[in-house]
Amino acid sequence: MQAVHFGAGNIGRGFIGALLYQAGYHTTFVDVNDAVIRELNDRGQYDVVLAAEHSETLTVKNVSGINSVTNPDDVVAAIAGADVITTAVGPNILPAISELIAKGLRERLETSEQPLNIMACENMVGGSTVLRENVLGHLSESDQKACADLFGFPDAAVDRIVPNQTNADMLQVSVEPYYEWVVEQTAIKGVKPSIDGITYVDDLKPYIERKLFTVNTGHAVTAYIGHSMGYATIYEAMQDEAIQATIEGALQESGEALIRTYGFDREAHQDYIEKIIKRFMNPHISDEVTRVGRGPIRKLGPGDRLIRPASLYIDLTGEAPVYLAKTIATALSYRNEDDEEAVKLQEMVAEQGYEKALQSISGLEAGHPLIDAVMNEIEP
Ligand SMILES: NC(=O)C1=CN([C@@H]2O[C@H](COP(=O)(O)OP(=O)(O)OC[C@H]3O[C@@H](n4cnc5c(N)ncnc54)[C@H](O)[C@@H]3O)[C@@H](O)[C@H]2O)C=CC1
Ligand SMILES: O=P(O)(O)OC[C@H]1O[C@](O)(CO)[C@@H](O)[C@@H]1O
Repeated sequence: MQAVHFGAGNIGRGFIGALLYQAGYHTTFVDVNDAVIRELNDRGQYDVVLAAEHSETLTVKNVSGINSVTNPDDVVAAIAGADVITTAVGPNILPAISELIAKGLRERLETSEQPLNIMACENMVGGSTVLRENVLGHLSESDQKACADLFGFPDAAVDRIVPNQTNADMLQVSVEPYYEWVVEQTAIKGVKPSIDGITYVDDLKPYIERKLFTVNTGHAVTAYIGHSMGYATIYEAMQDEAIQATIEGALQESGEALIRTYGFDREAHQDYIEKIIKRFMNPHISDEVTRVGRGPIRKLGPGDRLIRPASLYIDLTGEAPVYLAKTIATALSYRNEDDEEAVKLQEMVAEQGYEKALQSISGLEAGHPLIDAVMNEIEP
């Protein structure tokens, strides 16, 4: 069985690639990083190390790579013959890979009648749906119709902390032992890919929002508040009791919004929160706050981990969140010269002021109670 995976980075190699191998697939990684692609082709395998007290190593075999910049035709051929396609490139990159995927699917229409599923494994709500819209935009009306019949784009939620890392072996990747991969089965075309570790569900929304507004919200709190207090890693920031209290407070607020929206059991949700906080404290992982805080404009977007739970909290309780507002205020001041979005954010703040910058990034209208709560944190 053949898998084509876009993005041979941390999640690509450390999570999706590992599960595809264990499910019996040969995985062709597609990436723009030539050094990684060469190494994958030279060695045909790499190691995934579990970051735990008793660490274990899984050697992922049956892998190869294609550089999509220098060999786009090979990517098209690989898609034409694939049994499943996955991506982990980052939400902002999905539009950039959509044209090549469209070409591959068009080629496939000429040579096969086999259904195919394309799963975007990104930290966002509706990632595969966004990819699908972008792919269809590159196809003629008749190809769009044929593609809609044969090709599924089931949305997915993926959860595994894989920090940035520099290892002597450039392909080796160290990952936390925990993982969760949930896929919306109602959008599958043909037979569901049989991959141990995937949980198929009918409605993904509660799963992706629970994950994004707990794991990623809590991580964003740690990253932005931790960075503002001078901590370099999530582990260091998590030792600070004031930060722990802010995370706990923010996750109670997002938890309230989630419980009231989806009817999650209160006790079970509290257990989920506690498990996640323990994961952030894993001493075997060194995760930079700048990785977790990367892309602050995306992270302050309307549907993302800070604005959406905070505005849901207001809608459902009638009160303004305290801890989420504090985190949004801190995120607005996030400075990192190596992060394009952080630079752009500070330019926006300098030109428009905090309030207008927040409005335009978050999509909240002027006078929204969340804007007031955040501004109250910035200028009490
Ligand atoms: N690292 C983590 O702990 C987690 C990450 N995610 C999500 O997974 C996705 C990937 O994240 P990471 O693996 O951490 O990032 P990463 O930066 O390690 O990997 C992204 C890979 O995509 C490649 N890429 C960039 N442009 C490309 C293009 N046009 N075509 C093909 N490949 C391209 C990069 O060269 C890189 O190898 C993101 O959406 C992230 O939110 C989700 C859960 C956990
Ligand atoms: O990958 P993003 O969306 O930039 O955000 C980083 C977040 O994603 C994760 O990598 C995995 O869920 C977390 O470690 C962190 O909360």
